[in-house]
Amino acid sequence: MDTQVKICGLTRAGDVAAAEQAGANFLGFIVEATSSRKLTLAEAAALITGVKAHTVAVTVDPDDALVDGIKAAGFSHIQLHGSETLARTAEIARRGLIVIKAVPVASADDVTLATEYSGAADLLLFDAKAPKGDTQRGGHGLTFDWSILGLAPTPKTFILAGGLTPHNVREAALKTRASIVDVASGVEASPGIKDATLINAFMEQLRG
Ligand SMILES: O=C(O)c1ccccc1NCC(=O)[C@H](O)[C@H](O)COP(=O)(O)O
Repeated sequence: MDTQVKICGLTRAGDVAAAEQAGANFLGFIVEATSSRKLTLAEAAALITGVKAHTVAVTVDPDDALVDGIKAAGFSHIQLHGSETLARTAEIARRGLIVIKAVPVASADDVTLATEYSGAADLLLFDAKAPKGDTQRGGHGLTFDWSILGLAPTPKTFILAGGLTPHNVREAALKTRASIVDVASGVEASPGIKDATLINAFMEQLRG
């Protein structure tokens, strides 16, 4: 299976090395957001030095200064995990980063609405909705009903996120035909602290 992998919420150099060694294609770092995996931009920038995989700065409603700082720091991608409008998403894309727009999914309508972003963002990431009252916008380790993705047209290339683990990633990739799968909690010992054994198991289970 040639599904690509994004490992998200990295906070330590050793975990970055383990993810790269395991063959992850995208490495994600949470910057300037309400997150238990939060890094400053400077901390995240230090972690991507020498990294060959695509590097993704994950943000929530970033302002122009943060977007430009992310570009200057050398990230290839920016992930928008907030309430960015279509116009704002397009504006951010014009600032020169590859844009991933995250979309919380609970119904086919969410998928239909999300596809409106296809023209503005380079990639869509379908994730589970945050639990009510939780201010953290992602990384909850919750799955959503993958069959919803079959109820509305999805772009040919998209990222599947939300509660993926070594145990369910192969089934998820087969059922949704996602081009890229994204994991944070499922390869962690605790928020932001990855477990190399789980990272390797995730890759092995996906590859079958
Ligand atoms: O992971 C976070 O802490 C986070 C905080 C704020 C916005 C986004 C965040 N994560 C985004 C991701 O790409 C996660 O990998 C995705 O939500 C899946 O997480 P999980 O269900 O834990 O695998």
